[in-house]
Amino acid sequence: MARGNPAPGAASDEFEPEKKNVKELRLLWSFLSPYRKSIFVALAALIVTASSTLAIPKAAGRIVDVGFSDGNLDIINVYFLGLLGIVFILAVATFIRYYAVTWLGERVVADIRKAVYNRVITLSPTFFEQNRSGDIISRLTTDTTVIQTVVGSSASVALRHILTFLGGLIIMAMTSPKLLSVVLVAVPVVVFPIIFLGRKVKKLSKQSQDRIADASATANETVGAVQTVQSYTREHYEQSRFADFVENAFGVAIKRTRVRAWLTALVILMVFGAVDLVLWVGASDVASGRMSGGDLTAFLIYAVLVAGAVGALSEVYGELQRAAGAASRCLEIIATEPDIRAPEAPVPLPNPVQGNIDFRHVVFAYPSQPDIKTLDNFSLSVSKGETVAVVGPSGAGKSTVFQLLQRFYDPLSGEILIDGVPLNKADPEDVRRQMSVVHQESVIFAASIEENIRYGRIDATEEMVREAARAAQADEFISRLPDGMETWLGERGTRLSGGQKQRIAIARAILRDAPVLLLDEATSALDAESEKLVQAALDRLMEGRTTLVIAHRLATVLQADRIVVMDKGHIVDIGTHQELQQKDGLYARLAELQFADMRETA
Ligand SMILES: Nc1ncnc2c1ncn2[C@@H]1O[C@H](COP(=O)(O)OP(=O)(O)OP(=O)(O)O)[C@@H](O)[C@H]1O
Repeated sequence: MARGNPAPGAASDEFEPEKKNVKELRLLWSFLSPYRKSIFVALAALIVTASSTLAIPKAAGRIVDVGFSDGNLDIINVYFLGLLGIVFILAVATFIRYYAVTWLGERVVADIRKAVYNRVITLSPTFFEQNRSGDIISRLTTDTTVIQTVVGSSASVALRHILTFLGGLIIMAMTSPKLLSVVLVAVPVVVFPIIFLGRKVKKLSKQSQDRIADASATANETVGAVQTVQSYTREHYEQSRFADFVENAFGVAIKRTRVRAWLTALVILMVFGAVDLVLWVGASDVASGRMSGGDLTAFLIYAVLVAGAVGALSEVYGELQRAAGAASRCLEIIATEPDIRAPEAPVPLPNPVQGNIDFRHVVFAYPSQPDIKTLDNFSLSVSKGETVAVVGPSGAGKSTVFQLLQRFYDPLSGEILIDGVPLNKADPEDVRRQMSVVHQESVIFAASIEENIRYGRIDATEEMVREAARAAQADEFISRLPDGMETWLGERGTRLSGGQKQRIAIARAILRDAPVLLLDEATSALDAESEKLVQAALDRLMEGRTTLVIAHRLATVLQADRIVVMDKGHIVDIGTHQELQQKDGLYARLAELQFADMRETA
């Protein structure tokens, strides 16, 4: 099958977070809103911590003015005890705030991960042609982690600093309006560069995430096909390709870091410069008796708190923006509707389904190549229980017929019916439930043999799984494995031979027990013994089912009730092996080439 190969970062570049800001917030809110109680607890704790923090300088100022000047030990004791009380409240509230906020972050991200995965797993093949799997996975991992940081910490840090900032300003105004006016002149000077550089950080963060996604997508692909890479001795090529991606990511990350470093340095310079100015003016006021030493002390601590809050806000601002980008990437997946959906009122398939299949004048082009008609006026009726072998040169459209029958795509025109019900009127799940598919490359999951077979039918009893393995001629080799059915198969079943994998896949299809069987015969040659076992397993699988088989073996075409010969999306001939062989057309030529075992058997 042809695969799209989008340019690096292409998939995610389409979605500019700037334009989706409002939606992004809505997305997060829809995930936060079920946890209103926790939000309330976190907010309450946050307000308590901010107020206690703000009370400390005031108390310190009072100690300076009252305690020191009178030299009264009792007053000192009361104030310090009071201070201890405030610190205690601060500690308890901080505990609650930290716990509640982190819990929220973890909870929301768990929910977002599930929502993204739940959507991804239902999307149509077109989506996966347009988005690389590495990019999709990075939304599940990297992007959700960024969101977690924000919900589970940055947002509360930001809120805490905003409260400190506002509360601090109010108390400062009450303490010394003159000194505050000095501070206020400094604020815009501090804030504008923050906003400007903050925007730049956001843009670079998005780019940086995309570049990392490029690198991991490449690694994902090549590690998955490491043997092919090594067979073609392309290690150096892949190394340098990967290095390019990584260096690219590094370059963008460093650019981002540079801007952030500027941002932080600028904030420090502005804020502490302003504090210095305030101290200067304040010290003159105390010296001339216009202000008490305690008030200046308190004011200064507030100024430091407010300055710290502004500085921290600028740090967090970048993070919030990064999360906005991440949220939009997650939202984008959650909002993607599968191309293939059940109609509002799906027509139920008969119960039980007989397995009559009808292709009527089907015209189809893949969405990525709308001008090329992969199937052109394709008509074929297959009756219940019939075995039809489909043969044709590579690219004739054989696999496409299977794709359409499982309704992974809809035809441009014409229709496909199962037991008289048009596929697009039925629920795709209902349609697919009637089919067992055995792929050319057996799909083996990193799980036990038992679980791999059970994938065909999750609720099967142990006995049913064993029976399916027996019917698929797999029981013997399984019993020879050290852990039998419980044997753990590595990723992609690398521990099994080709024939063994095929028999596991066949056992899975047998267990599924669907009325329609779609079989894409493996082209890879097996040794005679395995071939015999696989054939016996297939015979058992085809029994009593409507079978469409993309045939690569002579035994299969000989057994088929009819052979459909396809070329360039058309049916060019239909008949039995003998009939077609005599015509000396495309089939005879194909048979000569494809069925290597022909001369020996026929
Ligand atoms: N997802 C896709 N997007 C775009 N074009 C595709 C896609 N899958 C297949 N095609 C194209 O459609 C045509 C038919 O492909 P199909 O896989 O059905 O052929 P086939 O007869 O099964 O070939 P083979 O025996 O090599 O598997 C080919 O030209 C192929 O390049």
